[in-house]
Amino acid sequence: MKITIGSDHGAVQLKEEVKMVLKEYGDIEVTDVGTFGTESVDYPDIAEKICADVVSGKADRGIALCGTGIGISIACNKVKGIRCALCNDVYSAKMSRQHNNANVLAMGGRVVGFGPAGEIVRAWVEGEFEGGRHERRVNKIMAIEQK
Ligand SMILES: O=C[C@H](O)[C@H](O)[C@H](O)COP(=O)(O)O
Repeated sequence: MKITIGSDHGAVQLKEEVKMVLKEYGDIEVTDVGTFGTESVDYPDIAEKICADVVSGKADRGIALCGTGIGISIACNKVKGIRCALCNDVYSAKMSRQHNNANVLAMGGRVVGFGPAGEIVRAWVEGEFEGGRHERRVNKIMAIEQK
């Protein structure tokens, strides 16, 4: 699996923790689109880079981080083809894959601790879309983009 990850200055440390968790799998190719320091940056710019990789197929999925996860998830969900789920708990992360086929995971570096974040990432990486009635609903979500 290929995952593009990015954060604003509010989640740079969390980004490094998440990358370590992804590395444990051994077969996940990670692209980090920044930011790489503590200097203030604007999360919509990071969201665009992550989502460009996902919609182009360069990445299978994306992980988007900011201080709360809220701003970057809002920005990601403006991009056609993106279903970004803000998950600061394991259950939501699991459901975002099983029911919503979320292709981008968002978390907040000022909200979630490193330990729980690792569990959230594992649940999301390993979660599989169930299809069935959920496919019908996801298709309806995507149809909204065409209106
Ligand atoms: O939803 C937005 C994110 O939480 C940002 O990380 C946050 O707004 C950045 O705030 P500041 O510029 O005060 O660090």
